[in-house]
This record gives sequence, structure tokens and C-alpha cells, in this order.
Amino acid sequence: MNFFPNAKINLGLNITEKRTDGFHNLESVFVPVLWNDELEIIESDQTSFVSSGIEIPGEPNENLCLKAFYLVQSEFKLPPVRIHLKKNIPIGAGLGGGSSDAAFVIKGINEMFELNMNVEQMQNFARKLGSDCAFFIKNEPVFAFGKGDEFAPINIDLSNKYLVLVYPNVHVSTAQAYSGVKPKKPEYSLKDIINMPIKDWRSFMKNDFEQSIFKAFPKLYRLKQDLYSLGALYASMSGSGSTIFGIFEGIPPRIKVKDAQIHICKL
Ligand SMILES: C[C@@](CO)(OP(=O)(O)O)[C@H](O)COP(=O)(O)OP(=O)(O)OC[C@H]1O[C@@H](n2ccc(N)nc2=O)[C@H](O)[C@@H]1O
Ligand SMILES: Nc1ncnc2c1ncn2[C@@H]1O[C@H](COP(=O)(O)OP(=O)(O)O)[C@@H](O)[C@H]1O
Repeated sequence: MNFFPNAKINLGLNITEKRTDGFHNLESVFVPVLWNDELEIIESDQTSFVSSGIEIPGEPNENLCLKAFYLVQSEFKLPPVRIHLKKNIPIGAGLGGGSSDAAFVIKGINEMFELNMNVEQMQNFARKLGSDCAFFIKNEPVFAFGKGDEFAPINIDLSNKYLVLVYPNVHVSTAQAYSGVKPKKPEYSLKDIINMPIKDWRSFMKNDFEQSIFKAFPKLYRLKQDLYSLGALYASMSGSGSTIFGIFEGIPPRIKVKDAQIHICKL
């Protein structure tokens, strides 16, 4: 069967405290984005993983797709499968691509082998694979807190808005990005900001990773300013970077950025 794991962006990202387990508590709004990998899972005589498209660092047996399969197989009787992933979503880009692949393997095998897991059971498997992963099980706009794997519903209207994503070919390690941030309580509540008109988000909504990442890669800051100059209602880095996105009211103007990959979609 075929599945299409999608990317995400973060609207606002407050890193509020360092936890005793080494992770950080955060607050963010996660939104699914129409930029997709292609995942094929078929029953086979032995379990294997192959990928095409963008090269994924690490050994195939370290891939989150296989980790997800083995994790579910540790609790359910499953036949071997062959997994083929065509990687389109840039890696280390703040778009959650690897986490999404893993979540779609969990959802995929749940459907293929009629495991009858509910959302919560699938989220619990996903939480073991990465902080971002559980979001992709329901895959709808949500307020995220805790490690980024606990959720509260939000009401957000992004209809008729367009999204421009610019991936400037800069790979950011999530762990390193966290180590560059000093946690603090946010000045304004993200839950309140999200209810303001989008053009007002610019004054209140922050991504706490931007300061240190923009310092290390000044061209990312310039990209964000460029998106505002082109008419974005709101522009920000996604997650720990390096993707910079802009939200536009209508069809965005033509954008050309040297050495960058640009993806435009409806929100
Ligand atoms: C920053 C965010 C924001 O949505 O996204 P990305 O930029 O990676 O897409 C996420 O918190 C990334 O989640 P994810 O990519 O799943 O991270 P994980 O694999 O769980 O953790 C990678 C490393 O990041 C750090 N980490 C991650 C999550 C968290 N709440 N606190 C942390 O300190 C830890 O050092 C951990 O070892
Ligand atoms: N299926 C996968 N796709 C992408 N990266 C993967 C995958 N499986 C494991 N990884 C590892 O996870 C790391 C983070 O990947 P990714 O989710 O793309 O980053 P980000 O969370 O910044 O969006 C990569 O460096 C890669 O080594």
C-alpha cells in the first residue's frame, strides 16, 4: 500500500524550561503542510528498507521507518514487510519529515494488518520514536506542549492562505539547536496570539531558536526579511530550522533564491 507522509511547520515556538530528562518543555502550534514523501509498504519474505530521492544520512537499519515497524512488531504479530521511501522533504530542515515517515508507518501497518489500534495507542508508539512524531498521527493543527508530544485542540482559520517554504540547503541538528537556547517563559500566550489577525502575529509570535540559528547563519534572517518585503503576512523559521516560511493572503509572487529549494502550497 502507498502512503504520503507530509511535513509540518511550527507557528511560534517557546522553549519554556529544561527538563530533568535532558529534554525541553515547549509550546508551539503545529500545522500540517502539503509537502510529501512517498512511502510504499508491501508484505515480503523478509523485512527490508530502501530509499530513493534525497539521500538520508545513516544506515538503512537506523531509519525511523524500520524503527517504527519493529516497535509495533514487538507488540503485534506482523509478517515481514519491504518498505520503500521516496524522500522529498528536506532533512534537518525543521519540517519533521523523519518523524512523519515513522508516524505513517505506524498508521500504515495499522490499516494494512487490521491491528485496530486507536489514535492514543498509535501516539504512544510514536512518542517512543521522537518528540515530533505523535503529532503526525492525527495530523491536524494543534497546540503542542510538554516535549512537543502532548496536545490541546485549537481553532485556527488558515483557509485561502498560501505558504512559501524556503529551504536554504543548511542542515541544522535539532539537539545542537536546543543546546543554543536559554529556556524562558514567554511574554505573551501563544494561545492568545493565534486568535489575533495573522498580520499582527509578527509583533508577538516568536520562535526561540531564531536568535542563535540566525546568528550562526545570517542568510536565514535575510530570507525572513525578504519574505516580508514580498508581502508575507507572517514569516518565521520552522522548528529548529533551517526552513524559513512565509504565509501569504493570495497567490504569492515569484520568488527566486540562490542555492535554495522553494516549495509553495495552500495551507
Ligand atoms: C524542534 C522541533 C519543534 O517541533 O522540531 P524540528 O525542528 O526538529 O522539526 C522538535 O521539538 C524536535 O522534535 P524531534 O525532531 O522529534 O526531536 P527528538 O528526536 O525527540 O530529539 C532530538 C534531540 O532534541 C532535543 N530535544 C528534543 C525535543 C524536546 N522537547 N527537547 C529537546 O531537548 C534532545 O536533545 C533530543 O535528543
Ligand atoms: N525517514 C527519515 N527521513 C529523514 N531523516 C531520517 C529518517 N530516518 C531517520 N532520520 C534521521 O533523522 C534526522 C532528522 O530528520 P528530520 O526529521 O528530517 O529533521 P527535522 O526534525 O529537523 O525536520 C536526520 O538527520 C536523519 O539522520
